This record gives sequence, C-alpha cells and structure tokens, in this order.
Amino acid sequence: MKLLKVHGSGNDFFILDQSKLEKSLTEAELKLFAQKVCDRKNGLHGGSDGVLYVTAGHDASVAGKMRVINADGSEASMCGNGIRAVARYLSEQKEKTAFKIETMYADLKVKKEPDFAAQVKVFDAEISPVSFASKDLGMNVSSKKKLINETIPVLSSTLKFSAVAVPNPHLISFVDHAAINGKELGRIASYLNSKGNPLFPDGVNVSFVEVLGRNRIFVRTFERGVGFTNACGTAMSASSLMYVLLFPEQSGLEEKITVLNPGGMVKTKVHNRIDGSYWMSLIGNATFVAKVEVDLSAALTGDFSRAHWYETDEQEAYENFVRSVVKNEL
Ligand SMILES: N[C@H](CCC[C@H](N)C(=O)O)C(=O)O
Repeated sequence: MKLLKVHGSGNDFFILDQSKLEKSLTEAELKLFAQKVCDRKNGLHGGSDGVLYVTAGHDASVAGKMRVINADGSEASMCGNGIRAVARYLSEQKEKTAFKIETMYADLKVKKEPDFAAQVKVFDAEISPVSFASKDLGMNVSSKKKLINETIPVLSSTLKFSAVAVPNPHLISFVDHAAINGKELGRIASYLNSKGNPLFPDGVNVSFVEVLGRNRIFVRTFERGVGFTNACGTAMSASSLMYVLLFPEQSGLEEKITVLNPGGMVKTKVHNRIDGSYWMSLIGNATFVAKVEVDLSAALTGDFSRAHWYETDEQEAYENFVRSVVKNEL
C-alpha cells in the first residue's frame, strides 16, 4: 500500500489515497492505522502528527475529499497544513492548479502558488467556515455566547483568551516573548485536552501568539490529539484573524500577514464576506518528504520492518529555505 510522507511548515502527516485501494479501510482501521504509523517511538520512520485520508469527493465539483485523523486516533474537521499537501497531491494527480477539496463542513478552494524557493512547492488553501459561537467550539467557559480577549480565571489570572472555530476549535492568547517559550502553554493545553475537563470536553487546540511587528506574528501551538507540533495551519489562520480583530492599528482585512512558527513560515490573509462571515487564506509549503510502501495488515499491528522508504530531495530544500528566509524574518 502506497503512502506519502508530507509536511506543511514542519507539521507532518502521512497521506493515504484510499481511492487507490481495492478495499477501503474500516472506520476502526482508519483510527488504528493512524495510531500505529504516527507513534513517534514505534511508528513508521519517526511517526507523524496525523494521517490525511483522501477519497473521491461527493461529486465532480470537487477534486477529492480529505479526512483528518490525529496521532491519537481522534478525527478533526480540518487541517490547514495538511490540506495544502493534499491539494498538491490532487493537483499532480488531476493535472489541475485550482480546484476545491471536500472537507467535513465545507468544500474549500485551493490553488497552486509560486514556489517559496527551489523545490519548495507552495499552495494556498481556504480556511472556512469560521464561528465564534460556543456551541461550534464545544466550549463551556462562560454563559456568554462567545469569548473574545477575556480572562478565564480558572486557567490563568493574567492571560486573555479568544476562542474561534475554523471549523476545528482554537483557543488563542497574545503573550510576550518569555511566555511563548514558557511552561504555561503546555500546562493550560494539557488540562483543556484532559479527559473530563468541563471547559472543552472534546478538547481544543491552544496557541500562544507573539506580535513581532506590523503584520508579523509568531504562533506556537499545542494541538488537540497530538500535543506540541512544529506548526498548526488552522491555528495560524485563527491567530491571524484574532490579530486583525484585536490589533486594528497594525493590520487589517486583505493584508498579507507573515506567520512564523517553530517549523518555518506561512503567509495568511483575512477576508470578510458580504454576510459578515470571515474566511482566511493560508499560503505555505506543501513538501513531499518521501514515498512509502507498507503492508497494511503489518502496519495495523505496528510492524514496519518491511516498509520501503524512498526519500525525495525536498526536505533538504525546505530546511535551506527555513535557514535562509525565515531567520531574516525574525
Ligand atoms: N489537531 C487538530 C487537527 C489538525 C490541525 C492542524 N494540524 C492544522 O494544520 O490545522 C484538531 O484536532 O483540531
């Protein structure tokens, strides 16, 4: 069975195109396969943050469908870094450069963009739908219907938080440089993703954001179902939206924002529709690290001893890009 090892800003995944299989995986196999291949210790070649399952879409208006399974086996409604890699995969399969991909709540526009550097392929993905409603976030924080730049005393007496679903749930706090690298993010996010916590019973992606300058932010994320990742595309998009809303003197709708993260850099834009709803553009790399061959039944037992790994030259190109371009941005 063929897999692709991919990443967006260092947030890494295996892509499994189920349309190439004789028999699709069962729901239980989709979950178990993700838990086995993603395992950072015993998984496939160092594991990954999740698995992106590709299948045929609901009709010819979309090039395909993407489902997102986190490393812990939980399913998410969206993956911003992942959809760019799936967009590149489908672009090359279908020989198209602009099309839509079906996701849990929306068919999202994607398009090929100029490379960031040699062998650093780039795609632009629509991040949508966006909601501030507690019910769309699975959030029980206050009687209020939404949470915008407010304290949550049970979490912290000083930090202010905003909650937004894009459509997966994000809790975002703008902090100083010390906090970005401190322990608070891990403490708060571990609690909010622990079983039985009353605030986010289904968990939540938690991000700390540092403003580096006009239209330049740094986002660090603890992801639901994974833990700390190099980057989280939906988190960087949600953080860009909150940056535009909370720092109107520095940014605005349609302005290009540079978003740095531990894994690299993406560009975002925040848009407003006539009905008042927001959506974001997430523009960043779609790196294919390796082509992989595994035996499905062996993989489901966690046995990757007979896997074949065919590395591309793109990871080295990406690391050169991060060294050269991103460092200058800091
Ligand atoms: N952990 C996320 C899904 C993956 C999102 C992230 N990898 C991205 O690039 O948006 C969640 O459970 O909502």
